[in-house]
Amino acid sequence: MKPKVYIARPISKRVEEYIGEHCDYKKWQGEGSIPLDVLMEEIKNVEGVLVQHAPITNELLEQAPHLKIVSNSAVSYDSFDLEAMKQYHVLGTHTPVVLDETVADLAFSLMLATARRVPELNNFVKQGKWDTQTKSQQLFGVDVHHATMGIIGVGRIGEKIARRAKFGFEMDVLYNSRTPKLELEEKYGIVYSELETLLKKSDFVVLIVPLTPETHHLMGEKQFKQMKGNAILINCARGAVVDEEALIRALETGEIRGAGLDVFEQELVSPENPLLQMEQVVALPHIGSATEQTRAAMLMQAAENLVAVVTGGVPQNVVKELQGLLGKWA
Ligand SMILES: NC(=O)C1=CN([C@@H]2O[C@H](COP(=O)(O)OP(=O)(O)OC[C@H]3O[C@@H](n4cnc5c(N)ncnc54)[C@H](O)[C@@H]3O)[C@@H](O)[C@H]2O)C=CC1
Ligand SMILES: O=C(O)C(=O)CO
Repeated sequence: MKPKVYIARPISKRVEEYIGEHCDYKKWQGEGSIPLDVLMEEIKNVEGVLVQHAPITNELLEQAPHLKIVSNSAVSYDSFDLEAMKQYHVLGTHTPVVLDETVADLAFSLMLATARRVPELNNFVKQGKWDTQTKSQQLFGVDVHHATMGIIGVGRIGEKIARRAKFGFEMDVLYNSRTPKLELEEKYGIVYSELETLLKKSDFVVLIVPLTPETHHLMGEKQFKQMKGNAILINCARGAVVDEEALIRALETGEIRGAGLDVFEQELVSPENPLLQMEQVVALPHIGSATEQTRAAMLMQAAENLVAVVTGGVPQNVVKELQGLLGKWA
């Protein structure tokens, strides 16, 4: 008999066929994200579940006595209650590496769009406002090339951003991380910097850290005051790495020039959020990894992790905090 699994998000035919070869599966067929009560009901009798960002809580795990693996089709896993997963011996896997280049591209899309005011000026032209009265200064942005970038969190994706910044845009790159990364300094000529110095010197501050208790509201009122008045904040990490109230104040008072945001403290972001009313903010609906190629690769990686565990194999991408459980299932 094949092991039972549940697929809690839409998948391609190819991934579905792959899972079907190895597992007896059921899948979420509704629109949008799966409601949590449905997920809870569906995983009561399965050994594995494939999700994207669904919160994996103690309450949910309590209801799923046969569950061995939660395979997240995402690199981050701030949605996992890691302690509960340890307690219930449930492995958690994620999809690192395959999305690095795509997310780095998006960081640059946001930088360029914010610095050169692309969405704002696109609307300007389409709304017929470009006329003989338009003064060229009205359309000015700021340069990205040769500017100083400060990256907070130089991991897998941060490294790709640094490479683009150094070799593509010839920027000076400062970085902050918990420990200096000498190998990357040598490879890319990037320079370690204390957070305060990085904020004081950077024209673009790029956030690409995981959301943890330590990084929650890493950027708050004090940090915005330390940034240059002409600086732009790019957040491709998680909304809650930024204190959004403080960001709104910093933008309203002109403490910083603008922000390019792929993520928000509350997602889906409310249309009432003041950030969405600001011309100097470029806002995206959490699309860091959302290209056809990358999402296909992430889903296949997530499917492989799922199948590996429920068929007694070794999954490639167990999150580091849960690797101690590997002996139990794999
Ligand atoms: N917007 C989007 O769609 C996406 C967002 N992300 C976000 O990007 C994050 C990073 O992804 P990866 O590069 O794959 O992770 P990673 O684990 O390879 O890198 C994270 C880096 O942040 C550093 N870090 C952790 N805490 C820190 C702190 N307090 N101060 C400074 N540095 C700290 C770590 O040492 C590590 O070098 C993910 O956790 C996720 O939240 C990732 C993919 C897509
Ligand atoms: O992988 C992640 O963490 C995302 O945010 C979506 O790709």
